[in-house]
Amino acid sequence: MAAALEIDRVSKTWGSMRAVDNVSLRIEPGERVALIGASGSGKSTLIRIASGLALADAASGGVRSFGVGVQDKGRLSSEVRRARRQIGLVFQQFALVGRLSVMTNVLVGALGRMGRLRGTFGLFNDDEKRTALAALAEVGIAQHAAKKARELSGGQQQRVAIARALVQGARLVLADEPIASLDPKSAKRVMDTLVTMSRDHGIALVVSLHQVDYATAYFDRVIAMNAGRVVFDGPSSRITAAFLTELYGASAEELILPSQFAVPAAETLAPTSSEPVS
Ligand SMILES: Nc1ncnc2c1ncn2[C@@H]1O[C@H](COP(=O)(O)OP(=O)(O)OP(=O)(O)O)[C@@H](O)[C@H]1O
Repeated sequence: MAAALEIDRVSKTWGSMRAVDNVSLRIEPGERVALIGASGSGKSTLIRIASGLALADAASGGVRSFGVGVQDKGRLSSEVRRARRQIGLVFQQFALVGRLSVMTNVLVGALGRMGRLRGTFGLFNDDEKRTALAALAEVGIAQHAAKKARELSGGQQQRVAIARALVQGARLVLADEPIASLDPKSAKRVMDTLVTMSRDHGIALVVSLHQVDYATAYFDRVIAMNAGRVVFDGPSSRITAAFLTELYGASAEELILPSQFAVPAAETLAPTSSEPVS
């Protein structure tokens, strides 16, 4: 079976700076992976390359998602639109249209499947509206559907972005530091929502995180980056404070919270839903 994400010998250079340095990795369908690393280690750049938002260097190999090309040798693939349709994105800065309703922001996820005319005028049909409401209910904010997106808290806005990925019918969600701007309670709620979404719908999930304690609490597999390279790819059980210090030296401090991996794990996950929304 084709990988949810296959990155093959990808590098990205800005001037003399190698932001991503010959990275190869494979994420299986339905797999959940944390991408950790100190600030500037290349996590965001790798996620942007994986989704086709940034081009890798011409000397790179390629990126494919479920067998569909995203980019190859520093050029977007001719099938990138099809690849993007199955990749949902969640960013640190929410990336919603604040003046539009929560419902409309979620319906944006359906645009990729709509004809040009209906899409241009935002003429969503009843089926699409029902799907959007079901997705909002699933992430626990259906009661806010009519509010403007900017009226929601950061954590709620992040859950709107997750609902949008559900409506999109994403098979792979890439979340770039989705909890970096949130207080601990909202951060935990967003992580619960992401993991529940992935588990209930079989969606592969890659989440970049500064906070290693969240990585070990929520993920079985961790990929660690340092200076653009993958320095570890393996079970999260190996990620201890001592191991991080071995990997990162003094900059490990940035990744280790005083809580020392104390985030409560699976038993506090949100209740599961057996009803796929798309
Ligand atoms: N558009 C850009 N132009 C020039 N340099 C860039 C650009 N984007 C990123 N970089 C550099 O590439 C390196 C990797 O940055 P990147 O944002 O991918 O790291 P990160 O691990 O996501 O960091 P953070 O956790 O702070 O978001 C950094 O040194 C950064 O300054």
